[in-house]
Parts: sequence; structure tokens; C-alpha cells
Amino acid sequence: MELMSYSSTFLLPTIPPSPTYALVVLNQSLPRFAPLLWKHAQLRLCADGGANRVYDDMPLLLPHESAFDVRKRYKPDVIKGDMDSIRKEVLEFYANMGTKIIDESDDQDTTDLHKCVAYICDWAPDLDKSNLCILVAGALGGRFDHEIGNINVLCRFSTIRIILISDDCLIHLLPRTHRHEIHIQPTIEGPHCGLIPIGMPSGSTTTTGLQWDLAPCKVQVWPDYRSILNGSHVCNSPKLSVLYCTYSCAICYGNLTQSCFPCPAETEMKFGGLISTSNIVKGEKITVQSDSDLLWTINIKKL
Ligand SMILES: Nc1ncnc2c1ncn2[C@@H]1O[C@H](COP(=O)(O)OP(=O)(O)OP(=O)(O)O)[C@@H](O)[C@H]1O
Ligand SMILES: Cc1ncc(C[n+]2csc(CCO)c2C)c(N)n1
Repeated sequence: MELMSYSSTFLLPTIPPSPTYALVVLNQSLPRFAPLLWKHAQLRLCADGGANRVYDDMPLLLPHESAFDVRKRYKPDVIKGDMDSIRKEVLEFYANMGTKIIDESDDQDTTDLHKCVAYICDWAPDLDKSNLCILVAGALGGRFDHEIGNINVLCRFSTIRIILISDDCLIHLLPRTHRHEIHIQPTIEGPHCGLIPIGMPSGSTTTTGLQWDLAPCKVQVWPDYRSILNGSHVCNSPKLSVLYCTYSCAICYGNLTQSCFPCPAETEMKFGGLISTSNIVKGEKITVQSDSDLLWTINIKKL
């Protein structure tokens, strides 16, 4: 199984030459580091009303320059969407500056973010898609239907690296087709994180580097059975390492069965059962492998 690596270097002032970044600005408060993301991106799009945010909020983030100068400098390459939220004066301003305007008001079945991601995929047909990373600014906050719609875009384009970003956290998808290595930037992100199954429950997830790692039942993590026999018997546990089924229980004298001893390592996740929220990154490298797609989320530190 191939490895995918991640690092939030796009939140640092200087970045390595790879990957190629594209930025999509949504119709939600601009994160404070929007100018930095803009600088790193080679293609900048606004999803419909996202153009209002660039027009209104970029000058507020850069108060030492005149609003007109900021607006000229932060000119989107493309504005795309169903155009029911962008203000007329904003549309005219950027159209006059040469921004490409793509009105897809006929399509009322896909979101403006979906439309923008589809554009970016077509924009770079020859670019190795594993070298493309789409940053989505303003993806969280305010309307839960939009937030879920944004997460659904991660699932609909699961082969493309897409990172949803707000002022407070980032979210991306870890597809089940790969194993994953997440390199933490400790000055800018963490320690709070989450791993959430999406699309279906995860039968088996293995992680390293978290305070509460998920791990399959293995004899190495199983406490020595003698110490269990010496008193830590717990009944009605859902988990048991099958390797211990050959031992008989000191309390019930039967063969150890699923109801005899708890397994200390969790592995399954599902809504209605365990999902990994309020977890904590312990090291600078997290590894994840799962039989279902997972969302990875980590907090972005306040300065
Ligand atoms: N409160 C929000 N939280 C998260 N994302 C948002 C929010 N508001 C808008 N977005 C994102 O920005 C994109 C553009 O927003 P815009 O308001 O132009 O959409 P819209 O299609 O006009 O929405 P609607 O018609 O449902 O109000 C949306 O497709 C969505 O991805
Ligand atoms: C079942 C269903 N629910 C909602 C919508 C509405 N909708 C979804 S995306 C979109 C465009 C937003 O810019 C709109 C209006 C639909 N079409 N189908």
C-alpha cells in the first residue's frame, strides 16, 4: 500500500517548491493567514460570494495599505459559481481587472466549491494530481449545511488533496487506499486533533503518535495474562485478543471468551460508537492506516 505524506507548510512564510497549491476562497470570514495562502497559491479562485470576502476583508487584514491597492494586488484569477451571492459592484470590479468569470447558474445540484474544484482539476490536466493541493479558505463556521457540503466535496474528489481551512482548524481526507504520514508543524498546529470515519464505519484503524492511539488487538499490547488472572477481570467487554482464548478464566473457569477480558487497544470507529475526537498529538509524526476513509482534523494555534 502506497504512502501519502502531509505537512502544513503552507502556513509557514516560505514553502518547498512542491506541491503546487491552488486556493479557493469561500463565502465565510477570511482566515487571518489568507494573504499567506494567496501568496503560496499559483491559481486563486473565489467561489461566488467568496469574491465579496476578498473585496471586503483583504483590506481589513492589511490595514497599512490603501484598500484600492490591496484589491488590485489580490485579484482572483477566476470567480466561479451560481452567482447568486456575489455583489454587482464586486463582480464588475474584478471583471474590469481581467478576472475570468464563470457563471454556472444552470447547475443547482453542485455547490460553488464543487464547481471550483472541478475547474482546478481541468486547469492542470498534465499536472501529476499527487503534486496538486487545493487549499479551501473559509470552509467552516456559520452554516452547518455548508460545512457538511464542504466535507462532502472532500469525499466526491477523494483522489485530490483538498484541505479545508478556517481560522481555528484544518480538515482533510485520508483515503483508505493509502497509508498516511502526517508531519506536525508544532509551532502552528496541534495539539488537539480528531480522526473520524466518513462514508462508512471503520472496522480497523491503526495509528501511532497520538495520546489515544487506535491499534488492532495484538499480543504485544495485551497485558500479561497472569496479571489478569491476579485480579483485573472485567466482564462484558466487547474486545478480546483471540490469542488468549486458549487460557481458561480464573474467575469463571471457562475458556476466555469475548465477554471475559477487555482489549486495551481500540480499533473500530463508527458514528453511534467510538470516534476519535479530543485526541492529542504526542510526536511530530503521526501514522494512520484504515479500512475506511477518515477525516483528519487538527487545531491551528492562535499567535
Ligand atoms: N457559513 C458557511 N460555512 C462554510 N462554508 C460556506 C458558508 N457560506 C458559504 N460557504 C461556502 O462558500 C461557497 C460560496 O458561498 P455562497 O454564499 O456564494 O453560496 P450559495 O450557493 O449562494 O449558497 P446559498 O444559496 O445556499 O446561500 C459555498 O458553496 C460554500 O462552499
Ligand atoms: C436534493 C437537493 N437538495 C438541495 C439542492 C439545492 N442545491 C444543492 S447545491 C446548490 C447550488 C448552490 O450554489 C443548490 C441550490 C439540490 N439541488 N438537491
